[in-house]
Amino acid sequence: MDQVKQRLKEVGEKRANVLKKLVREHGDKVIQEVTLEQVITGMKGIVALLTDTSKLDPEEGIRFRGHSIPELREKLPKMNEDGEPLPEGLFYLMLIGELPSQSDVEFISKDWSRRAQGIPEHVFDVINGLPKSAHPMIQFNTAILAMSTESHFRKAYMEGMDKKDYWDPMYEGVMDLISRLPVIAAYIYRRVFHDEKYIDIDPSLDWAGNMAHMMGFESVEVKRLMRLYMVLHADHEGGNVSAHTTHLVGTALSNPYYSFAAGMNGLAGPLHGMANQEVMSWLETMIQEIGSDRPSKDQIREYARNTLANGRVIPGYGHAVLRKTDPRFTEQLNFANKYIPDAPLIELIRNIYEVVPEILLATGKVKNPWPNVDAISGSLLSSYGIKEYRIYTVLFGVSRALGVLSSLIWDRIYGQPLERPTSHTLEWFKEKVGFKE
Ligand SMILES: CC(=O)SCCNC(=O)CCNC(=O)[C@H](O)C(C)(C)COP(=O)(O)OP(=O)(O)OC[C@H]1O[C@@H](n2cnc3c(N)ncnc32)[C@H](O)[C@@H]1OP(=O)(O)O
Ligand SMILES: O=C([O-])CC(=O)C(=O)O
Repeated sequence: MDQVKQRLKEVGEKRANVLKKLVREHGDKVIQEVTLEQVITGMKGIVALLTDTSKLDPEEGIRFRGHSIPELREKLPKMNEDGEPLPEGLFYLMLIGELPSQSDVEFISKDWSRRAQGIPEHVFDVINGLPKSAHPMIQFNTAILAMSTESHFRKAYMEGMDKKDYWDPMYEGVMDLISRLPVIAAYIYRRVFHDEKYIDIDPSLDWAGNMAHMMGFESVEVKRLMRLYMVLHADHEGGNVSAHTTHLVGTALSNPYYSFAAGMNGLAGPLHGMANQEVMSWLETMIQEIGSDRPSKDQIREYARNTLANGRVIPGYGHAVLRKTDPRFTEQLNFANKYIPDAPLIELIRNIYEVVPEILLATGKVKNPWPNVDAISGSLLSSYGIKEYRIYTVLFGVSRALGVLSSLIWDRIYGQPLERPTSHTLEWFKEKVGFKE
């Protein structure tokens, strides 16, 4: 058994026993009251999931296994001192619950680059069967489903494996799947935007460095950006659309490919991960309409007000849980201010940040007027030369695999049962609260 799986087995057995005892001894305790409004407005604030990998605080933002993003940038292993933490280390932290050693990270890097070379040919045939004009998320999700022919989990289930051991083939499938996503994403990128001139994996590189390399970017700077991007988008507790969907589908004992593809279909929605692409279209139209790539603050104000007047949302702003600026936005802005302070798109993002929150506040209904992760990620990628913004949600998806698939392994360790909440008709809700029309 490899060193990561061995450690997972040890911590997994302990925590699964604790959960069993907790439910046995306290299963009947009331932990929350729920209002009618909460149910009808997207179940916001309703505690309904067990997720260990990360926790979101409305004011402070995300913490991965208790560590904030600035802490992680100090504590996680890096390639070199002024570089960004390696996503492999964040994966280890989310999966095991402990900070990794350099050797753990090196092990995962090597393991993933070995596993990445095992993608069957039919997966590329399936991608090639789609028109190049199909959105990259269509191609990405189709490829993920096509890879499920390789599922260890499905095979073990069919062979009658004891359910207490399900976590083991789930771990194998997850490691295969994560290792292969950069290859698939880069293949789609080169297919759609670079005349099918594909670039082979470099087994000496780390996971995110390889992603940049296979997309055609060899500079130290883009590799550093890719490591940051892959860390920042990895997880956002259990209730967001991509995480919750992956978990939900997994509770039917669907294999990791089915579960993750389902989550990615949710990420492809414009109110979730696709907002990173929406922001770029919004900026592009702004620049076109105003006729300058350096619009004034007054021009931005007017454009934003028009967006609202047309009944549309301002992409990259607002959040279902956060009530302050997303620290993932701040980290990217700090990165841009440090390395590319004069990039026109970054200047535009800084100006939008100064004027948009007050416009959203003035609506009187937006609960969070501050920017989220998507408000800047595309402008940062674009400023480094990754300008084809239809690929951005795919990059988000590659990163999101780290968190939601670690959680999927834990779902099987905990033996989480089928998720099946209750629904009611409008009549039931009316009667419940004594409503008269
Ligand atoms: C990685 C991520 O998923 S981060 C989020 C990415 N999505 C975006 O950036 C899209 C723009 N933002 C939004 O649409 C929302 O803020 C969401 C989807 C993120 C959160 O939605 P909710 O939790 O329902 O937000 P909230 O409770 O503040 O909504 C209240 C009202 O304000 C509106 N509102 C919220 N954010 C915005 C915005 N950025 N622009 C305009 N209106 C907004 C809502 O549409 C809603 O209007 P309604 O009552 O007429 O339906
Ligand atoms: O938490 C959410 O609902 C959305 C989000 O920011 C993410 O999933 O990264």
